[in-house]
Amino acid sequence: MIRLSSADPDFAAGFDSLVSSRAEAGLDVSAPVAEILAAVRADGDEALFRLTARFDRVFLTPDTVRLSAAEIDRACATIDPALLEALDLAAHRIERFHRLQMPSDLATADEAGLSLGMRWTPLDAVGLYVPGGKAAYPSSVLMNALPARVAGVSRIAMCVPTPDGQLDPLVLAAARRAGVHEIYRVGGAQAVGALAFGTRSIPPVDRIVGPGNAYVAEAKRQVFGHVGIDSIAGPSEVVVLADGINDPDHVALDLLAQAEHDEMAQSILVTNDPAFADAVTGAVARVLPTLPRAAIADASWRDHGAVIVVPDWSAAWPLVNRLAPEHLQLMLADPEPAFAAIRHAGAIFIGRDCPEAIGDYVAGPNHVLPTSRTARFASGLSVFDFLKRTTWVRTAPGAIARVGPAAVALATAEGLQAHARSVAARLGPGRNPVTP
Ligand SMILES: NC(=O)c1ccc[n+]([C@@H]2O[C@H](COP(=O)([O-])OP(=O)(O)OC[C@H]3O[C@@H](n4cnc5c(N)ncnc54)[C@H](O)[C@@H]3O)[C@@H](O)[C@H]2O)c1
Ligand SMILES: N[C@H](CO)Cc1c[nH]c[nH+]1
Ligand SMILES: [Zn+2]
Repeated sequence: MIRLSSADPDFAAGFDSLVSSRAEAGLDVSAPVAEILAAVRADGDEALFRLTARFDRVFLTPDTVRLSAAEIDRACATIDPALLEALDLAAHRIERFHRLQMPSDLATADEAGLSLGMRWTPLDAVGLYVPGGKAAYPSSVLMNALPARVAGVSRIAMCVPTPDGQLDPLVLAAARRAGVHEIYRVGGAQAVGALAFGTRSIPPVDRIVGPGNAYVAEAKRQVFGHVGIDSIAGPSEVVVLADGINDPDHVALDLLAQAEHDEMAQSILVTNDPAFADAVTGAVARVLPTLPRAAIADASWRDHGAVIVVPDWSAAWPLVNRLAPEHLQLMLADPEPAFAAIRHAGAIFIGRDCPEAIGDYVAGPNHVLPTSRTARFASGLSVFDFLKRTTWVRTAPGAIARVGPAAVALATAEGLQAHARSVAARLGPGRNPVTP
């Protein structure tokens, strides 16, 4: 963990290196991923099953690659009803929030006699990648599938790896609750390839969404263009802005909630109170060893954690805007100036009792958010990832005569005579300025 004070003369250099360390790090797996994708594209199921046997130690056939309704029933029956209730509460809240995001079509008629509009339609088929290599994420199933369902996607296919045949039943319950239509027990780059190119067992989709490890992220990058993808989610991040009135243990837990995700996760405290900074770092040291994922959280806090002391809050806003964190917590007596001034963050949590973890599960907005400073230009997953826009134009009789001559002039200036004549031909006798 590094500690910086914005009053120090070498602060700018220390902060710059904190910002630049967020550029996407990690393994270059482009060559093996290209090989996997080429194999799946050429050999379909045969390559998909061979690679699944190699990486997940699961031996599939066309009859077993897709989970049957009976298998899903059996798995769901093993789940504690209280847990199913929690899942249902989360699903209900996430679904309700995403319903509110649904945009309206636009239609207008102008003075020239043209009607203009834009309509939203859902994608036909989407593929959800649900990670399953090292941990299970039922909450991510809800966050990926519910916006697709709310948007009206007709076919939602999900791929999840089952290393050594293991699959968390709650992942299946979440998929069922969220309205996933097909579940395939395959993962990694080979699953992304199957969704993108299609195999005999897995029909292709139009867009692939969902987080995953370096192989999954690289595969999504490489199939982009053939299919659409959402953003590439990197390691988790949180910036907590907290004044000295907060409970240091609460802030320590908020920092560690991010750190326990991944050795590469980043948790940053920004405070105006040096004594509070000491109290939080002490609390982190005390709480950390009590966590089951202490080794991961410790590596994250040690290598990527930071505490920044600012002389006054207004000095913090530009720093946070440069960090553009995935998550931002505002634990301040008056959070409004920060809320107004900080524009680059994937999701903002306002209040002393509004931890980011509430947003991971039950608040309602999506937890798939831009990381690695991409909140400068990107947004979290939403219904918009599953919708597309089509604009339309309708001309009333005579309308083309009002705007057509300008189109003819511009087309002629561009040297595109067929364009000019296609408009001019409709302008009527005596109003056709283009000589055939
Ligand atoms: N941002 C979010 O919302 C969010 C949510 C959940 C998880 N995540 C992240 O997703 C990631 C999940 O990673 P994971 O590994 O647990 O599961 P994963 O499902 O992404 O990856 C497992 C697959 O990786 C492939 N693989 C593993 N080693 C390979 C190798 N050497 N060569 C080729 N392929 C190989 C295998 O096919 C395996 O099935 C984590 O980094 C986690 O933090 C992010
Ligand atoms: N915080 C993660 C996204 O950065 C999402 C998640 C899933 N489960 C718990 N948390
Ligand atoms: Zn989380």
